[in-house]
Amino acid sequence: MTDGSPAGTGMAGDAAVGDATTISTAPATDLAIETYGLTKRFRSQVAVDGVDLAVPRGAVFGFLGPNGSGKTTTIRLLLGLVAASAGGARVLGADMPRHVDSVLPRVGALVEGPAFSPYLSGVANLRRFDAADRHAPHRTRSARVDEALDRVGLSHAGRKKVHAYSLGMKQRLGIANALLMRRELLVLDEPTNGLDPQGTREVRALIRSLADDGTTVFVSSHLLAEVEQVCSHVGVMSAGRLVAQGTLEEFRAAGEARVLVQTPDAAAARHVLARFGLDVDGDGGGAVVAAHFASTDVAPEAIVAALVADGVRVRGFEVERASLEQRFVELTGEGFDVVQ
Ligand SMILES: Nc1ncnc2c1ncn2[C@@H]1O[C@H](COP(=O)(O)OP(=O)(O)OP(=O)(O)O)[C@@H](O)[C@H]1O
Repeated sequence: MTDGSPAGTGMAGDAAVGDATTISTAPATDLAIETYGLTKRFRSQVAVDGVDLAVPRGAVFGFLGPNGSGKTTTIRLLLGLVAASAGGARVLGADMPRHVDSVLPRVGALVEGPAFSPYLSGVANLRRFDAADRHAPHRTRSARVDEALDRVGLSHAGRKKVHAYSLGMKQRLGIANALLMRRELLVLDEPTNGLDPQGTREVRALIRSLADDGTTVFVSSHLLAEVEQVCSHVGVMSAGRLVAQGTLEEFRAAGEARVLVQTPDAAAARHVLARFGLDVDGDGGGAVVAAHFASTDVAPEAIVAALVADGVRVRGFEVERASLEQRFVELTGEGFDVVQ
């Protein structure tokens, strides 16, 4: 349960709307991104509302939320592209935007796609971006550009003009641009938006390989499958608020669940389940007793042990968890695109 501290410990089982849970058991310095009460208002509209993010170093953090929930604005705040109305952010251990000059060279970002010149080749575009980076030595430019193209699997198309690139290739070129210099953190805003399934797969694979190299990746998405397939951690935004965050596993486990016990000793089983604070269905004498988890702190194995200890003959035992999609709907009140 949230302890009010952005670097707080423990994932809550009962992650509730408006009460974001925190994940990391690590000290604050092991967080790649940390925000506290981060808020952005545009006139009367609150786009980001008191967000406390905790992104551990090395994580692939899926920043999930329906359209308009405040993901892009949060990313812009993290990168110092807009100023916060209240609260603050630390990126790679330094306050933003105060330390923007020393932090940004360590961060690769893909936000709203870089403006590539369509009539220049991929290589020429990357050289131009690299030349604009005063931290990038001229001497090693060619090698850097070649390596970044290789990294995203575009070496073969480096000499092609960008207008001839597919959307997926453009997106990968954008990521190559973010990778020109060695980065500790990559921030990608909807990197698979508008891509066909093949382009989506390519970008996902790239994210995975970057993560394997130890780069922290913060990736926003409104696609559930995307997050499920590449992310180690999840944060869910809804109407400007961070309504939950945790590891993917914790996130799954925090959803609604129920146990089904198959037994000829229904009354005794009901009694044991009630002792665990579970909400037991009905009071009939059926062979299957169903009970809802009131708290995720209850371990299924402890229930089985207690049933057996009380002499209940357990013929079947099952824990049914809500799907990730149900969990998101629970949290945001909205459905998600589940395609791809
Ligand atoms: N510059 C701005 N001026 C006024 N309102 C803005 C501005 N930028 C964002 N907003 C509003 O803030 C809210 C959050 O927008 P944001 O783009 O951060 O959401 P998002 O989750 O990234 O959505 P999407 O997935 O559609 O990009 C929206 O209602 C949006 O209209």
